[in-house]
Amino acid sequence: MSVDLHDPSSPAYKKAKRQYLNSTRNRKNTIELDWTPFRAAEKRFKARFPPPDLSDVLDLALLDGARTPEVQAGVWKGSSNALDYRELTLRASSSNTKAFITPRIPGLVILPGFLSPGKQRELVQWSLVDHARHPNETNLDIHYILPEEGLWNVVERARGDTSQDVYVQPRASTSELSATEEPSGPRQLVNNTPATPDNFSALSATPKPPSAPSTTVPPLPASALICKLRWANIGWYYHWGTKQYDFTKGKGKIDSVLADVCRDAVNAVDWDQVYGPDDMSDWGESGPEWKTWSTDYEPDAGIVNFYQTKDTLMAHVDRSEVCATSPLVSVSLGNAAVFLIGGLTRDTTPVPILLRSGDAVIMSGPACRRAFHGVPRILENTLPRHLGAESDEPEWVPFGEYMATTRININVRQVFPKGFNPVQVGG
Ligand SMILES: O=C(O)CCC(=O)C(=O)O
Ligand SMILES: [Fe+2]
Repeated sequence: MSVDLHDPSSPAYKKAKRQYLNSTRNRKNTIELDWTPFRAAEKRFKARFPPPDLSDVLDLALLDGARTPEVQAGVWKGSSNALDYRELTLRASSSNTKAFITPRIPGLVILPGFLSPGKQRELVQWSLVDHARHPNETNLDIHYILPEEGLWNVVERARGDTSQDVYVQPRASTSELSATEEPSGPRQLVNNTPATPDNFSALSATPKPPSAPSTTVPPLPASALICKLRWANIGWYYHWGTKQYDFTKGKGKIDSVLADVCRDAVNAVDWDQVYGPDDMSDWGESGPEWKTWSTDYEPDAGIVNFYQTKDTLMAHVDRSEVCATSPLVSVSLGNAAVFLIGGLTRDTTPVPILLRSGDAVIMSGPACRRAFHGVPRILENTLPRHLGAESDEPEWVPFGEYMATTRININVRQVFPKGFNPVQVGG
């Protein structure tokens, strides 16, 4: 379908154009004047018709000949010189990893193709089979009583035998009075106070009541509910209502498979080259922490995001972490996406970057960790072959089918700065 949408003579293009003209007939053109530069960029990449032009989107996969088939198989393509960037010399010279920085966003490091196809498969499987299940919280736990063995595992069992598909029941009975209902759609925007070591005790003490389960969601077969999986929590529990971590629930385990990927990414980078002598960043009291990241970086929280091709993630800043500077490692799997990253407000025009399966991004330092960013577009039909259902390995087929319309992002943070003891401060 998206192939046709790039061809103005195709029936699909003409149909999309008619639908677009109908739906925008009464729209005022003046709205655009109110948009911040970030909002304008989001609108541009979200547009279904005409499909957005990606010629100013940085697409570093184009520098790697080995990825040409992957790029050509999907119709979406950015440009390798859309932005001023510099390649770093890496510390771990054994791998074929490359890393790039751009003066536009100090502290941002892009590692295109950081994960091998095998590692990508392993992380997709880990996300669905091992991670998106009890005791890790998912978006579905708020409203549904999920099977103990994990939703994906029930769906997989029912594939060969539909009698094994179970109806998952809502948490609230439909007769209960509706409390505050969570609106549908992607993640909600809550304006939260940025966490700091000084306000840690006060933020920890704010009540974090559980979200009210919806009283209107119907029971659904596991096989239908799996399409509504949007996120699964990693490590320290995150309370979406207040956008703060809930330390009273203790620390969830962070799997070594994932922690190792994050440490490898952070350790591959020679941070001296990222924060050279010209670094103007305000590192606060703790000073230039990057000097010790290779030994003391410790991922302890995060989220696995599951995007279906029409999902978006609005501009936001991840500011719930007490440590506002340590590296946040973000890994992309499956369909590609346009990632936008700008500055400390939405008034900075963001830089668009095309993230493909296997790419890793590190957001680090005071400027980048507090920069607005978001994902306005998942680029449909960009699943690389090695993740597709046309696989020689029958065990991969269910994953390949799910991934056909999915992008997974694993987003890992370090909540506390080095030497900060939450128990002492909080207790
Ligand atoms: O999906 C992505 O690439 C970014 C996700 C993100 O920004 C987040 O989870 O906070
Ligand atoms: Fe984020």
